[in-house]
Amino acid sequence: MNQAPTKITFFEWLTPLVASGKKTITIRDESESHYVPGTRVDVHTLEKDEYVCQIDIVSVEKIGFDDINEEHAAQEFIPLEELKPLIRKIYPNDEDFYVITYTLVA
Ligand SMILES: CC(=O)Nc1cc[nH]c(=O)n1
Repeated sequence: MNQAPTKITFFEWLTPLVASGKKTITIRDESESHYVPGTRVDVHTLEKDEYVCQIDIVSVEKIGFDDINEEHAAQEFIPLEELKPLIRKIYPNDEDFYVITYTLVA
């Protein structure tokens, strides 16, 4: 049986939003859809693998690119007009995504 992931990486520029609790979701592709609700994961920077904080996974929900909306933008703490181009830049060939909702571990 597969073990639940225990680590997730974010671009370094996003980590202050994660560590402050302002950003409460992350939108990932299928390769990162296997996080398990109810588990705790360590947050590291993608660039240098530096530890940032811990988050508790709340839910993982499939979504289409066209369904990304203002509510997601608010949860990302990123304006929608910046969020959708960012997702498209990271994942130029994907239409299906996974909204990973989490809470910051105090
Ligand atoms: C490495 C990284 O930060 N990846 C992503 C991709 C989408 N959203 C996000 O918050 N972080």
